Amino acid sequence: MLGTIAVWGITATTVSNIMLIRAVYSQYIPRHIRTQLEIYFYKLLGWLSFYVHIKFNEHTEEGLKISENYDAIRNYLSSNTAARAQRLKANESKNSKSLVLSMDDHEEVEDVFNGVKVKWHSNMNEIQRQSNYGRNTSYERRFFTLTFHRRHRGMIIESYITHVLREGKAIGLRNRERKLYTNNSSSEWYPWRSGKWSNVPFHHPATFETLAMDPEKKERIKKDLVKFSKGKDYYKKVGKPWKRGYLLFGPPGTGKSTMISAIANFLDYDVYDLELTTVKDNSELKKLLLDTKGKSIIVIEDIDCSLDLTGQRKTKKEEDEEEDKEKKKEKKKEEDDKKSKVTLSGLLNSIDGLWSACSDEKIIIFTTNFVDKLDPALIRRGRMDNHIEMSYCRFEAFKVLAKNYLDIESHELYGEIKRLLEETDMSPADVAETLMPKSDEEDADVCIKRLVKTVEEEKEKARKVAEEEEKNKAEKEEKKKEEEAEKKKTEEEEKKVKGSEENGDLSEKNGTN
Ligand SMILES: Nc1ncnc2c1ncn2[C@@H]1O[C@H](COP(=O)(O)OP(=O)(O)OP(=O)(O)O)[C@@H](O)[C@H]1O
Repeated sequence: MLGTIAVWGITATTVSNIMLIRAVYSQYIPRHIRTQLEIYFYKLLGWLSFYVHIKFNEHTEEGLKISENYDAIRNYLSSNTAARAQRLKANESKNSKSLVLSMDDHEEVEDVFNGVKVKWHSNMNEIQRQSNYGRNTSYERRFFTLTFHRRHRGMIIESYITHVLREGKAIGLRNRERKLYTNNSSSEWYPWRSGKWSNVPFHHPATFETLAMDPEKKERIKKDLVKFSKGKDYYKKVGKPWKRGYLLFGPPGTGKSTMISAIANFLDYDVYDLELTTVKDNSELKKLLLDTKGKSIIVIEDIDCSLDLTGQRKTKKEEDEEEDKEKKKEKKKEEDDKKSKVTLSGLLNSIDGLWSACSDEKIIIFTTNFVDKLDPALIRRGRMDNHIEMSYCRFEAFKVLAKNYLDIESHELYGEIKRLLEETDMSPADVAETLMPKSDEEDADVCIKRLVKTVEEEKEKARKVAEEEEKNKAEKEEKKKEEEAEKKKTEEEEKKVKGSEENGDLSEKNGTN
C-alpha cells in the first residue's frame, strides 16, 4: 500500500515537473528559437530512428480542396486493410454510390507489399484558432502517416506509393456515383454560377441491350468503345490524345439521346450535357470544356440548332474584328441581352484545345437531325472519328423493342410486321409508343395488332404524301415546259419582227440609192 502511494507520489511529481518545464519553455523561449530547437530535435530523432514516416494531408496546400491522394489512400486502405482495423468509420459520401468503411481516427493497420511490411496510421489533430472577431474556433485536420524501415525507402517511394495511389483511384472510380452535369445559364441574380457546371446523379436506365438497332451495328459500336476505353497505351504509342468523337445523326426519335445514355452506362462514364445556346462566348466555352473530368462524355445535342453553321468559317482576324464591333455594339445594348456569342471557329478551337490539354479519357458526342447542314470542318475525322447513323425502325430493331416492352420473342404477325417495316419509315420512338400497353387489360397480342394497324396507316399516309409530291412535281414540270415554250415563241416572234425591220431598212436604203 505504502509502495503504491510512493509510486503515485513520484509520478505526480514527474508530471508536474514536466508541465512546469513545458510552461517555462513556451513562455520564456522566443518562438523562432523554439522552432529551430524543434527542427533539430526531429532531425536527431530521424538520425536515431530506423523508420521513415511520410505524411499525406487530407487537404491540399491551398487548404480548400480534399487532396486526391488522400482520397485514393483512404479508398485503398478501406478495401485492402480496413477489414483488419479494430475501429472503422462509415463515410457517407455524396460522391459514392454505397457506404464506404474506412479506418477510424488514430487507428493503425499493416500492409505487405513485395514481402515488405509497412504501417498506415490515420491521424486527427484538433486545431484551435482565433477568428478576426476574437471568437475561438476549432477544426479537425486529418492525415495518414506511412511508416516503413529506411532500408526499403527506394522501393516504397518508387513502387509502393504509386501502387497505392493507382489502386485507390481505380476503387474511387468504381465506387463513385455517376453524374449528369449541365452548364448553368448566365443569370442576373446568380452571376457567379454562370459558366460553371451543376450536377445531379445520373440514373438513366438505357443500355445497349435495350437499344433498338441493327445488332451488327450495335456490336461494332460496342467494340469501338471497348477498344477506346482500353487504349491508353495505344493512343500514347501513336501520339494521339486519348479522346474519341462520335457524331450521331438521324431523324427525330431514332434514339440518339438514348444511345448516349447507353454509352455512358456501358463505359461507366459521367455525362456533361453542354447547352451551347446558354454559353456566353468562346472563352466561357473553352473554360467549361477544360473544367470537365476524365472518364466522361461531353454531349452537344442538336448541334445544327445551337450554332450558325451555314456561314463560312472566319479567319482569326475577321473574328477579332467582329468581336471588337460586337463589344462596341454591346455597350449600347441593354444588359439583359443574353444571346450566345459562341462561333463555329470558337467551338472548333475549344475542342482542339480540350483535346490537347487533357491526358485522361474523354468522349465528345454531337447529335443532329440534319447532318448535311454541318460544316465539314466540324465533323471531319479526328474531331468526329465515328459517324453513326440512327435510322428508322426496321425488323431487327423492332424485335428488341417487342422484347423490352412486351417480353415476347415471336408472334404470328412478325412476318407481316417485317414486310411493313421494310416499306415504311417509322421511328423507334413511335414504334415503342405503339407497343407500350396502355392498360392492364392490354396484352402482347393487342399491342402487336395495334402496331400492324399503325404501320399500315403510316404506310398509307406516306403513299398519299408521295403521290401528292409526285403530282406537284409533274405539275411543276408541266408549268416549266409551258413557260419554256412560251419563252421560245416570244423569242421567235421578236426575231421575226427584227428580221422584217432589217429588211425594211435595207429596201429603204436601196430605194434611196
Ligand atoms: N433506338 C431506340 N431504342 C430504344 N428506344 C428508343 C430508340 N429510339 C427511340 N427510343 C425511345 O424513344 C424515346 C425518344 O428517343 P430519343 O430521345 O433517344 O431520340 P432522339 O433521336 O434523341 O430524338 P431527337 O432527335 O428528337 O432528340 C426514348 O425515350 C426511347 O424510349
